Amino acid sequence: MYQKINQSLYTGRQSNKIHYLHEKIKFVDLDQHLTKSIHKPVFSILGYCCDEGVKRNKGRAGAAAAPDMIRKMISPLANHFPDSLDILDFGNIYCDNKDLEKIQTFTSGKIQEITENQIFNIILGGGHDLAYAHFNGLKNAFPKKKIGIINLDAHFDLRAMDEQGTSGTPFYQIASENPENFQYLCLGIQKESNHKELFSTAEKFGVKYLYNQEFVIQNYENVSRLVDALTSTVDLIYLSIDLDGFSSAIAPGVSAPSPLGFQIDIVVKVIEDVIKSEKLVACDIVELNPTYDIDNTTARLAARLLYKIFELKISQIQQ
Ligand SMILES: N=CN[C@@H](CCC(=O)O)C(=O)O
Ligand SMILES: [Mn+2]
Ligand SMILES: [Mn+2]
Repeated sequence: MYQKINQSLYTGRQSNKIHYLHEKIKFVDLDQHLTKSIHKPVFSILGYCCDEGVKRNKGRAGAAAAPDMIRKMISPLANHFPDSLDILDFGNIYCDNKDLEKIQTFTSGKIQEITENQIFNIILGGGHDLAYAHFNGLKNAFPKKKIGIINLDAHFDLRAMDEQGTSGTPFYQIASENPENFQYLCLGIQKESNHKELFSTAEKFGVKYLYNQEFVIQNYENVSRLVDALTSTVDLIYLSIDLDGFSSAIAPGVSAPSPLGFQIDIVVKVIEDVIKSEKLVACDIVELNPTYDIDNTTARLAARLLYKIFELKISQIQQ
């Protein structure tokens, strides 16, 4: 189910001066006891190579290949990160035998372990079923903390779970299992992509949301007010970025593209605000589907967002 990273994914110019991220990133076996490998502040990535949730949700398969494609796009980026900080790649978790529940439980355990080691980790999906695993890992790592969720997405992903979880059910699962502690803000909701019952479910669970046409830079003041309202009432924030919420002109490589999706500028502003709150403990970027990508546009976007988040978090640590 777990594999250490294949180093050949990371290629690019050789500077011998660590000018590029493929020269900076270190590969760590997640099966080793983590604290042995860690001597400095650490940021890391972990791949969730699973599209079983997307398949169960009747979507287009392919997200399992996303983490390695994002790594390829991270690889040649210029390294401006300090030597005093390590960036680790913990490798990939794979979904064997269509057993989504097993991979989610395994992933939660690994997230808990990474988080308890004070590592700031970004998980690369995979389908959005990752969110259920991610939240549970955080909940176990911080049992006494109130964890708020900010999801940038075209979809609520609040589909009722009939028998099995899918990529469309993660926040319903979280809400049902944590009725007293469900703080969920969803930005970029598209009316055309969420049926009426999903809006009723959102209301029932007290979900706060903005439509795609409201999630624009011209409306930044209101966006920022909603983000602040959430961050000020919780202890910690888990940020989930579903690439299918972006305009399909920007992010074509997803299972469910959004011609009227959001733009990059407002997403960057939200990332800045969330990091400024000093409560961001976890982040994932999900739903890339390399099969439908065009010149790796969506994978490159994922890589740049990851870079931006690391950069902002690091400058906060250094202040
Ligand atoms: N994680 C994605 N969830 C969406 C997919 C929509 C679609 O496939 O059209 C959802 O279930 O609503
Ligand atoms: Mn989603
Ligand atoms: Mn979505």
